[in-house]
Amino acid sequence: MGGAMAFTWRLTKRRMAPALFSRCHATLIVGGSKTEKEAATTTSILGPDLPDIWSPLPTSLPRPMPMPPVNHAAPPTIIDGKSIAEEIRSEISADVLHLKSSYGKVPGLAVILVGQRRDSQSYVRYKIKACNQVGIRSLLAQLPDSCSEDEVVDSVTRFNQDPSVHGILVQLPLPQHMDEERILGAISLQKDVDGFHPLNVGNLALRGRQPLFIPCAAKACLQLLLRHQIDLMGKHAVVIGRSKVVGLPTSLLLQRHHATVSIVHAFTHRPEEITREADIVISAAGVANLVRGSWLKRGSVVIDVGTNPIEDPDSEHGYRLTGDVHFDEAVKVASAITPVPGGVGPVTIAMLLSNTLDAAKEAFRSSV
Ligand SMILES: Nc1nc2c(c(=O)[nH]1)N[C@@H](CN(C=O)c1ccc(C(=O)N[C@@H](CCC(=O)O)C(=O)O)cc1)CN2
Repeated sequence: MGGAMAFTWRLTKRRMAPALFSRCHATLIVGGSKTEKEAATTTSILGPDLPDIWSPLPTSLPRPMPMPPVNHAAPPTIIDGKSIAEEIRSEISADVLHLKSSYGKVPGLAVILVGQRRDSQSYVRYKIKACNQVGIRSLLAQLPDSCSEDEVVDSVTRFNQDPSVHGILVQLPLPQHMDEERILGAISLQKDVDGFHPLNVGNLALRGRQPLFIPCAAKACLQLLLRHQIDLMGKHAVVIGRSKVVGLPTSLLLQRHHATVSIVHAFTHRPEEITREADIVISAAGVANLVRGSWLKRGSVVIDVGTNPIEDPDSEHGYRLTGDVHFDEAVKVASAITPVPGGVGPVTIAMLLSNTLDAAKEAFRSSV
C-alpha cells in the first residue's frame, strides 16, 4: 500500500446524495424525557481530560494505569463501544434524575438538521433516541436543503434564547451553499455541546485555556482508551485525518494527555510508514479499509472512527458500514481494536449527552 492511496482518499469516498425539499420551512419536534432510574450519583465520566501542564503530572491527579506489556500470544481486545456507551448512559440517567429532583428541571438538547441526507437523518434519530433513554428533553428543527443560511442562523438564535435548551447542535455536513463557520459561530458558547465554536476549538488548542466543550468524537476516542486503562503519556499516537469534527480535536486532546502526536492526512507522503511507528492509531479518514494490517506495529491500539457505507447486495439496504481500518487484517496485529459498527459511534453519542448534561448543570447552577 503506497503513498498514492493517501492522495486519493477524498476522491474515493462515497457520499449519499442529498435530496431537495420543495418548500422552505422549519419543523419543530419536541421529544419528552422517558427513562428515569435509580438514585442519583455524580460520577465523573471524563477522566483526567485536561491536565494542562507540561511537567510530569502531580501524583494527586488521577492517572490511567500504564499500558501493560503486550502479550503477542494473547487474542486482541475488541473494544466494545456499545457496552461502554450503555455504561455512560446509565451514569448520565442517574445525574439527570438528580438534577430533576434538585432543580425541578431536566437538560434540553436542540438539534438542527438541514436537508435530507440519509446518514445525517439516521445520526439525528440516534441522538434523539439516546436523549429519550437518559431523560434529556430533545427538540428537532428540520429545514430543507433549499433554505437560506439566514434561516439556519435564525433557528440557532431562537434556541440560544430558549432557557429550556441547554445544548444546541447543527448536524454536519451542511448543504454546500452555506457558510458553516458563520452558522457554528452563531451558537451560544455556553450551549455549544458539539464544541465546534471557534472559541471552544481555540481554547482546546491553547495551553492554559479550557474549552467549555470538547467535540464528541474526540472525547469518545479518549473515553475508549481511558476506560481500557491505556496510558497515553509519552506514547506515539498517529491520527489519520484532520477534520474539525474528529481529526483536529482528537489530536489536540491527545496532546493534552501528553501523547506525542503525528497527523497523517491526504497529502502525507508514505502514511503507512508513519502509522507503523504508532503505539496508538486513531483513524478518521473516511475511506473504507484504508489502514491495512501492514500499516500497523504489532501490539498497537487501533481506534477506528470511520463509518463508510460500502455496497453489499446481500444486506437489507444494499450497503453496509465499514471502518477506515481493514478489520480482519488489523485484528491479527493490534493488541486492542474498535469494531465498526459498535465502536466509537455509540460512545460519540454518549459524549453528546454528557456535554448536554454539563451545559445544563452549569445553567442550573448559575440560575440559583
Ligand atoms: N454536528 C455534528 N455532525 C456530525 C458529527 C458530530 O459529532 N456532530 N459526527 C458525524 C456523524 N455522527 C454524529 O453526528 C455519528 C456517526 C456515527 C455514529 C454511530 O453511532 N455509528 C454506528 C453505526 C451507525 C449505523 O449503523 O447506522 C457505529 O459506529 O456503531 C454516531 C454519530 C458527522 N456529523
